[in-house]
Amino acid sequence: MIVTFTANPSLDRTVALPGPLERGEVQRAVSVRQESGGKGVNVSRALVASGLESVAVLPGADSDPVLAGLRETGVPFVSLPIDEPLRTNVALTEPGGVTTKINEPGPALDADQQEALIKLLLESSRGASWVVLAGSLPPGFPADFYATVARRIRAAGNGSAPYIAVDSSGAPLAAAMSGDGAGADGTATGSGKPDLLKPNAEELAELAAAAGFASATADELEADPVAAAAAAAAVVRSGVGAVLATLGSKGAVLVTADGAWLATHPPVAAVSTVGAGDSALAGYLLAHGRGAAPADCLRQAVAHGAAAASLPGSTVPAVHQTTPDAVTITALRKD
Ligand SMILES: Nc1ncnc2c1ncn2[C@@H]1O[C@H](COP(=O)(O)OP(=O)(O)O)[C@@H](O)[C@H]1O
Ligand SMILES: O=P(O)(O)OC[C@H]1O[C@](O)(COP(=O)(O)O)[C@@H](O)[C@@H]1O
Repeated sequence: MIVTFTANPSLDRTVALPGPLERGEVQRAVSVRQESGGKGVNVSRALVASGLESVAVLPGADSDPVLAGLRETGVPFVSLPIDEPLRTNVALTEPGGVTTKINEPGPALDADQQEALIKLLLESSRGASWVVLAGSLPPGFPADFYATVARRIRAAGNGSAPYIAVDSSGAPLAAAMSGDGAGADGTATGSGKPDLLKPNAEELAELAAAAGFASATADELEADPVAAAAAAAAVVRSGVGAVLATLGSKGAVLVTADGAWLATHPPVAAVSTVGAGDSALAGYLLAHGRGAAPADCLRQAVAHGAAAASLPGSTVPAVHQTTPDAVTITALRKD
């Protein structure tokens, strides 16, 4: 069973535009879709769509539309009731798939609510194979929240803790990489370093800089998978188990302690890239759960990502909608 944790879920509204986005002008939408979202929520949605067992842990009032959406689509969840409504994130898609996302900060949660969420996650993740800590942190959260949660999951697991994956951005992502967070008793014991990080090109550039790797821009990393693998290798050398770096239409690289690989998919007609990264992570976990070798986990990640990009809104694909056989894998040097 794979447990996902989304501290800052969202109602994703995807507005399809008839042409390129025109700043400062009035444009009429062609269509609007609304889905329950947030990074961990999307990973759970994608896993459940393929028949896997997953539970999403998140805050939210019982009547919140995000929870209602999960109920409607049959995605199991455990929620911490809060008074404030969850946020709404808007994505504007242009013909051709160019996607502009506007993400709200989300409702602030105080220290008691943060602790209650951690307790809910610890209870829910007993016996899980993976715990996915994903997305931005709402206002009021310390940047080292994910590192703290990772330490506490491992402390509660008594040596048989689940693997931990993190997909975030900015300060929470950098702190997750360093693994420095408080343990259950407030002291920094045990490792908070994740088994898997899933940055996109921008996040990889931030991580590589924080790991002391020669600076590279997101565009440079996206255009050059060898440079992306070298940057990801610097992150792995810092003690992270593996890095799955997604590079938009250029595919993704996976770097572990044992090797580095690039996966590419033939071009797809992109419709909306919202949820493509989350679907890629779900594809990786799905293959990992089947006991696939690292390169084949990467293959399924890119197959899932490409399928998600070709679907509208934040629709996540089921495995039968993906084309892993179309993915090309190339072994890379990682140093
Ligand atoms: N325009 C696109 N065409 C084809 N595949 C895409 C496109 N955008 C994203 N993908 C797929 O989705 C994955 C994740 O996309 P990416 O943009 O890197 O992540 P994120 O959504 O986290 O920013 C990529 O590795 C790729 O497989
Ligand atoms: O928590 P953040 O970083 O604001 O991101 C949340 C947004 O990202 C998504 O999870 C989509 O993420 P990806 O496009 O990276 O897969 C949306 O569902 C959600 O609106």
